Amino acid sequence: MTHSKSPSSETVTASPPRANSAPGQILTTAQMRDAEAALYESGVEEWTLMQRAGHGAADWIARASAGNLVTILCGPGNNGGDGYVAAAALKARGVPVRVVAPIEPKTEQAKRAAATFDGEVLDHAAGSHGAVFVDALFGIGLARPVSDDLRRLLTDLRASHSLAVALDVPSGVDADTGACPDDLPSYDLTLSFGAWKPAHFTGDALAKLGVVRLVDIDVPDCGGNLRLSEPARLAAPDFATHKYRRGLVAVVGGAMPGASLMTARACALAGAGYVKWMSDHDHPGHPPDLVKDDAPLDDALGDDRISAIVIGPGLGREDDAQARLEAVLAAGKPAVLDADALNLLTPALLESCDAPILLTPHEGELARLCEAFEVDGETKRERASALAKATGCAVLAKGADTLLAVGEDLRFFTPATRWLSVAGSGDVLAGIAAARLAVTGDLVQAACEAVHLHGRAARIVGAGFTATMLAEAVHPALGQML
Ligand SMILES: NC(=O)C1=CN([C@@H]2O[C@H](COP(=O)(O)OP(=O)(O)OC[C@H]3O[C@@H](n4cnc5c(N)ncnc54)[C@H](O)[C@@H]3O)[C@@H](O)[C@H]2O)[C@@H](O)CC1
Ligand SMILES: [K+]
Repeated sequence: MTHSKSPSSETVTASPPRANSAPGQILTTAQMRDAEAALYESGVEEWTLMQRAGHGAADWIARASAGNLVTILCGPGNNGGDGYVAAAALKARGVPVRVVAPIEPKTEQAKRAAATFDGEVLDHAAGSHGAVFVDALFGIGLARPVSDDLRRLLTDLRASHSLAVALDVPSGVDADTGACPDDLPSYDLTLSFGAWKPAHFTGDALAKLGVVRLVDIDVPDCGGNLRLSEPARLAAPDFATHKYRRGLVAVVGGAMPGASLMTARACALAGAGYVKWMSDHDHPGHPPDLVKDDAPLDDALGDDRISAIVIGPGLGREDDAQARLEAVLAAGKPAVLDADALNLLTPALLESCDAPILLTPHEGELARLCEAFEVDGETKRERASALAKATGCAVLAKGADTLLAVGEDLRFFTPATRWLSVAGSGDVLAGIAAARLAVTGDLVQAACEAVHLHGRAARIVGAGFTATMLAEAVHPALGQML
C-alpha cells in the first residue's frame, strides 16, 4: 500500500546550529525521562525537542545521502516521530525521501510529526532501495524483543541501501546496557539525541553502531553519575620541577621480569620523572636508563620520594608474590594493581590499606575479584561499580568497552582500536597509569589519561603490533597529547 499524506499546516523550520549543552553527559533511559520531564516543567515543549532532534538528524542524513534517495523506517513512538520530522525536513531541502511505516504513529507527538510529512508513506519495504536507510523504528522506548517480522524488515532495508543511520539507538538495542540481538544489522552512523546513552559505549551493540555522533537538543547537564571521558591535554612539567617532583614510580616485578620491564618502559615514556624497577630477578632486556633496586622490597618501598607504585605484570602467584603485594599495600602509597596482583587480592589484604588504589582488571579478573569480594552484577558496568564500592578502589574494567568505576561514578570511553587486544597490552596500560598517577596524584584523572594515551599509542603504531612496540609508541602519543 502506498498513500500520500495531505500536507499539514505545521511549519517545519530549520534549527540554527547548536553548541552542545553537556557534551560528555551519558543518561540512562530513566535519567533521560527525568531530564525531559524537568524540561517540560520549565516550559519547553515536547514538540520543540522533537523538532530539534529531527532537524539535527536531517542535517546528517542530507550530507550522507548527497541528494540521493533516503528511506526512513518510522515506528509508533517518538523515535518514529523524530523520523517523520527528519523526513519532512529532508523533503523541504529537496532530498528525495520516503517513509516506511509498518506501525501507525501512536504518541501525540509522533502523530503530529507524521502529519508534517506530505511525501510517500509505505507500510511495507518491498522494492525499497536507495542511498540511505534511516532506522527510526524504536529508540529508548524499546519495551520487548523486536519481532521476527520487524527484524527481517530492518535487515532487508539495511541490505538494500548503501548506508544505514540509526536514530538514537538501533532498533532492538537496550539503551541502558547495549544488549542487542545477534542478528542486529550493522549501521554506519548512530545519532544520539540530547545525551549519550550507555549503549553508545558499552555492550554488544558497540560492534554495530558505526560512527556515533551527538545531536544536541538542549538537554542541560543533569549532574548525573555517568560521563564520557574525552581526551584532555596533558600538563607538561612545570618550570621549577625536577625528576622526583615529576614523579618517582616504583615498578614492582616478580617471577617473570620481562612483563614488569615492559611496564617500566611504558611508565618512563608516559611522563614519569624517575622509574625504579624493584626486581630480584635480572633480565637480558634490562635497558641502561632504567634504575634497578634489588634491596629487600620493604626497604626499597620505604623511599619517601616514591609517589606511585605499580605491581602485577609478571608477578606470579607464589608465596613470594603474595608477600610483595602485601609490601606494596603496606607502603601506603597510591598504587596500580594489575594482572597477578588482582588474582591475589582479597578483602583481608585490602583491610588496612587506605591509600588510593587503581585496579585494572580485564573481564576474567573482574569476575574473579567480584567473587573474592562477594559482589555481582548483570552487566560489566554493574560488576565494576559493585567492586568499586566493595573495595573503595577505582576500578578500570578493561576490554572493548573499557569503563572506570569510582564510588557511584562511571566514566566511559570511545572504543580504541581492536589491535590493542594483544598479549602485554595490559602491562603497558598499567605502566602508563602508574606514571600518570605519579604525575597527577589523582586516580580518576590518571586512569582516564592512561586509557587515552594507550589508545593513542595504539593508533600511532598501527596494525598487528606487539606490546613492546606499543610501549615505545607511548612516547609519540605523549607528545601528541601535550
Ligand atoms: N521525549 C524526548 O525528550 C525526546 C525523545 N526523542 C525520541 O523519542 C524516543 C523515545 O520515544 P518513545 O518513548 O515514544 O519510545 P520509542 O519511540 O522508542 O518506542 C516506543 C513505542 O514502541 C513500542 N514498542 C516498544 N518496543 C517494541 C517492540 N519490541 N515491538 C513493537 N513495538 C514496540 C511501544 O509500545 C511504543 O509505542 C527517543 O529514543 C528519541 O528518539 C526525541 O524526539 C528527542 C526528545
Ligand atoms: K532507532
